[in-house]
Amino acid sequence: MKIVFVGAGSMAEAMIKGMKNSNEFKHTDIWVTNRHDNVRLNKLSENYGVKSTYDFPQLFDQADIIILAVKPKDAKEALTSIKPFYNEQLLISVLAGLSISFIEHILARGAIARAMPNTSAMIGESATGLSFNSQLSDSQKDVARSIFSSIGSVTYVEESRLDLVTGLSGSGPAYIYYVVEAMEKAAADLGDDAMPFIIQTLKGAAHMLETSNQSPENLRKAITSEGGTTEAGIAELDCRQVKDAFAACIKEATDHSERLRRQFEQTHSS
Ligand SMILES: NC(=O)C1=CN([C@@H]2O[C@H](COP(=O)(O)OP(=O)(O)OC[C@H]3O[C@@H](n4cnc5c(N)ncnc54)[C@H](O)[C@@H]3O)[C@@H](O)[C@H]2O)C=CC1
Ligand SMILES: O=C(O)[C@@H]1CCC=N1
Repeated sequence: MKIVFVGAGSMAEAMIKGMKNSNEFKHTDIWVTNRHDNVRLNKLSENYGVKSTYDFPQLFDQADIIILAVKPKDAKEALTSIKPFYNEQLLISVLAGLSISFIEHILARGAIARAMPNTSAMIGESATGLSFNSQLSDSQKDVARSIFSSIGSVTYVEESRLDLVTGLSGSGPAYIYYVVEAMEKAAADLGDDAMPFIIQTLKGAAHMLETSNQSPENLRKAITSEGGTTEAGIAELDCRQVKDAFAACIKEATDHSERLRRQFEQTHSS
């Protein structure tokens, strides 16, 4: 099955690495192109054994799946360059803020899926939201699911929910890294010893959330002794309205995904 990535940046690399490591896809079936950075393409070929070219007839010849992984600002140009070679095969876009209807508008036909993965795809731990238009066959839906299940979890969502998935889990790893940066800074006195404590604490908490059948609230309460250290620490978070800050963060990222789509569609509607 020939899979072509149009766009060879962070997200394409995370997916390629995850797909290769899953052993569900042959690296020799994966092709990749970008705008004009041959050094980058050679590096991806060396690291993951994928094929690369700027020769579009060769790139799209017998392609079963096209994965669009460019920045939204480059989407119209990329889709326009794909169009002459597009043969109604499955096209999967991973772009934030680019609707299926816009892609349909440019390509005028075809089976279009939209996915919102995250960069933890690189280690097979993405949380991906996936939507389809009405043109996908059952086998195309299965193959789209299998691409994203090879790089983590995949959940079908209505396209209208993808802005929220983008604000929650597409951007989500960055929020966690932000919290880790803050924890590391706060524990600077531990020097190089701080990070192993933080990483194992995150891993343990994530594993407890996944396996314990307990709500996060109950898990938190189980740590919080009356008059104890956790109570004292959480009181500082409450006092600084950290829960409200997270709610605002996710709402703003979600709203921004929607804004990007509207701006994009206004700019490129002709
Ligand atoms: N980085 C992330 O954490 C996530 C990114 N995304 C989405 O993935 C998309 C790509 O993001 P990144 O990989 O971070 O961007 P990036 O900037 O690292 O890579 C973009 C790639 O597109 C290529 N490109 C630009 N114009 C092109 C054209 N006309 N034809 C072919 N290739 C072209 C560039 O050369 C580059 O290889 C974005 O739309 C973003 O919304 C989705 C989920 C998470
Ligand atoms: O920041 C962004 O726009 C992209 C989409 C989700 C993660 N990164």
